[in-house]
Amino acid sequence: MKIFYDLQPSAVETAVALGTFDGLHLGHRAVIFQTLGEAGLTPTVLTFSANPLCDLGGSTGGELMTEAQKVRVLESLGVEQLYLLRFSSLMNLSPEQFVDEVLVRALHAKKVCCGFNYTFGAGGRADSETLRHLCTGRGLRAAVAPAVLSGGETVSSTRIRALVEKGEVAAAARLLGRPYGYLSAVRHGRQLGRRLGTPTLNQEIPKSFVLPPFGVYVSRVHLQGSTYCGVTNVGMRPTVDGHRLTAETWMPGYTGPEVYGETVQTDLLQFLRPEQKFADVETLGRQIRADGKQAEAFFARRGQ
Ligand SMILES: Cc1cc2nc3c(=O)[nH]c(=O)nc-3n(C[C@H](O)[C@H](O)[C@H](O)COP(=O)(O)O)c2cc1C
Ligand SMILES: Nc1ncnc2c1ncn2[C@@H]1O[C@H](COP(=O)(O)OP(=O)(O)OP(=O)(O)O)[C@@H](O)[C@H]1O
Repeated sequence: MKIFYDLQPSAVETAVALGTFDGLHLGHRAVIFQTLGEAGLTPTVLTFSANPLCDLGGSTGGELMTEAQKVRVLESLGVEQLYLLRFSSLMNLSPEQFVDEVLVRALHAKKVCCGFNYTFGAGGRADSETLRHLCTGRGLRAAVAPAVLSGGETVSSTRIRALVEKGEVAAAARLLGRPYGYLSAVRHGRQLGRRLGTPTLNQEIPKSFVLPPFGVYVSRVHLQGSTYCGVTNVGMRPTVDGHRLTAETWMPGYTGPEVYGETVQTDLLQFLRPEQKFADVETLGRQIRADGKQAEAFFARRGQ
């Protein structure tokens, strides 16, 4: 996938999907799918390198994916070009300027795709119907995806962030179309896990992320081309006086060499229990093994 960090003209004609796309959830996918399979048009996504709310001085309260994850998922969906722009570079354009200068002149768009609730142009004053009108007037096709719902409510990044914050990672996964997870380097720990017989992968959850409640989760680890059943503690490790938020994963069935420095994707599949302060590390060790058994039972039930 070709990535542009500014409005360099596209060398090819495009079908473009528009939006912030944090999480690339089911609603986002419906918009992006409209760019695929159009003869002579290259599937392209125009989005932002930081959430627009951050550029406006606010905060999303945490994001559902990093830029690196977004790139991986977009690539897997079949997107061939990605424009990752600063929101501040577009936010003062009028709706007409956005269509003429960005979509027509730079992106060579022939088809423009967005969702039913898309807004754009200075102050977010234009909506998907205005986009459709401006596009048709210029000979571009416009495709507006109807709302993708789950449980009768619109799927949105905001709704998914709230589920993750409540620890409802399984419900979040249903709306995301994949589990909530993080991609980050494996760091050295204090080797206590190894002494307890439960060596762990220590990872930091990216600082920009929305955080689930501290606790233990069934997880899935993508390591060296395979996936492993894991059990992950997200928290401060009160039993061993930890003072930094870490995510530590024990993979009960993993017998390969130690993993350090590698960048690993860990997905949280199901909340198991809150993090606790145990009387001693032996009791903690027994609990970690019990957590591991629960995780294996979960995987066996899911058939993987
Ligand atoms: C499945 C699992 C559950 C854990 N649960 C707790 C817990 O409830 N309380 C706690 O203080 N630490 C918990 N931990 C963290 C351990 O304290 C930590 O893995 C151990 O100290 C090893 O740290 P090290 O990797 O730095 O050697 C858990 C770790 C795992 C893998
Ligand atoms: N549930 C949905 N169904 C169809 N299209 C959607 C849905 N949610 C978002 N879209 C479309 O996807 C694109 C990206 O939207 P955006 O990133 O604002 O998503 P969002 O989930 O609504 O975010 P937030 O909750 O942070 O406002 C836009 O074109 C938007 O209209």
